[in-house]
Amino acid sequence: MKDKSRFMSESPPSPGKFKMEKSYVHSLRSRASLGKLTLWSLISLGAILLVFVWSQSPRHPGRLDPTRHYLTNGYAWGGSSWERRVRSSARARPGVGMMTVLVTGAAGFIGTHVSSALKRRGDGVLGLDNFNSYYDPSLKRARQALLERAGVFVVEGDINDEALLRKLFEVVPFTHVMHLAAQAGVRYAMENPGSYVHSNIAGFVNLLEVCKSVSPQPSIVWASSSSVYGLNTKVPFSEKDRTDQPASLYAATKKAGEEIAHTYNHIYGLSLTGLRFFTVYGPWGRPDMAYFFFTRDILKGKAIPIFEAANGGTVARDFTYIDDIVRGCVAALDTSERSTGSGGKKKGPAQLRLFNLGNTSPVPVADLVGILERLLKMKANRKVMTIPRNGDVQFTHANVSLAQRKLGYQPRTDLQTGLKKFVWWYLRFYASGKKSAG
Ligand SMILES: O=C(O)[C@H]1O[C@H](OP(=O)(O)OP(=O)(O)OC[C@H]2O[C@@H](n3ccc(=O)[nH]c3=O)[C@H](O)[C@@H]2O)[C@H](O)[C@@H](O)[C@H]1O
Repeated sequence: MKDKSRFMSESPPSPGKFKMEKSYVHSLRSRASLGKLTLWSLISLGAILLVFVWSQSPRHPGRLDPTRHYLTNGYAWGGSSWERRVRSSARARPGVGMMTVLVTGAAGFIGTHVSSALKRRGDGVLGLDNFNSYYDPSLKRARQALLERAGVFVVEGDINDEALLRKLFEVVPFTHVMHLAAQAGVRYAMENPGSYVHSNIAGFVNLLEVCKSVSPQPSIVWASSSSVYGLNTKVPFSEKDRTDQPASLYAATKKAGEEIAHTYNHIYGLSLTGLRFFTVYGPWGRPDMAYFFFTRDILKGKAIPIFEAANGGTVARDFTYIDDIVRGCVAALDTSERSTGSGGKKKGPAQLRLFNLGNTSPVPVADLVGILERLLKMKANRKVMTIPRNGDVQFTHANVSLAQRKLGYQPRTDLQTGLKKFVWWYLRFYASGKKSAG
């Protein structure tokens, strides 16, 4: 039995040996060609799959869906399933939600927090963001994922894309726009001035053009900045103080935004509320801001440049915690009155407001570093230097009494408490080692 089985499996019997060998060789050949055939089939199947996946990609210009728009930078929007997502995200929870809000800059720091807060309480929210690479877009993608889990769809597109904005208003009659998309950062304005004009002026005007022409017109709340106080030395800064001495192009574009808002309110009856944010910080923050990259660099043992005024004076900021800012934004939306125009024509006077949203207690930058050292349990490698001529101002300090009266705004978080929450988030977010803070 043993021999027979060996024979059957390994060598042909001696009688009829030739015949047996031929069929054995034949069987080997057919096995080989079957193998080749399988291999080629797999290769062909793989190629077909690749072509299919590529053709379905939004970046593939030849995809045959005439209702979708393909832009050179790779965005795609439109089509029935896209519209369904837009509608569903913007639907307020029945019986609870009051507003249908388009949040521009939704994958940004403040945009993410405001979008989540609105969605949580039942309002309909649709995000819009161009995911530009001013800072690490993977952080924006992580915020987008957070929003997706909360039920907020973030449309990928630019506020300068008029056709997209019109489409969004055609699909959803937004009652409110929370306009937070902007080119942020004071110092970067010297490197890339055009990006500030593009987003903060051209983009804002494009948005207002669309808002003024739709019916019903939405009410708009938008992000101005503490930087509009510029070289103003009267403290604390009040909304009544002069704002005609911007120290940076960033500040100048935000100030221009305030004047542009006035014009659209005056001519078209758009309800507009500008919020002057004071150095907002917290979890999911912006890596270009000092508290964020100081944390990263303290952990890396890198030098921390701490600015001081030319006369050795203290440089300080009215650092404001994100949760306080979110409450201010939501209150601004809740108290905003309806726009009065329709079809591009004003029907009566409309609301026009400006508010400081700050913390009301400035902290020297050196003290910020001290708090971070304690929280991180590491000494910073401090390099004190004279503030470069890069648009930074020496001091900010908000008077928030107007926001207190009209919005019920009351900042609750001191810098120590807020930074503790930021550091906790930072260490967890970057803990895996897979993500890098740059
Ligand atoms: O309120 C605003 O409207 C703006 O706030 C924020 O600007 P700033 O207040 O300038 O914040 P941020 O850069 O974090 O510098 C903080 C402090 O660190 C000092 N600073 C900065 C860098 C450095 O290397 N060293 C240093 O001492 C620096 O001199 C400053 O005193 C937003 O970025 C901006 O988009 C806008 O929203």
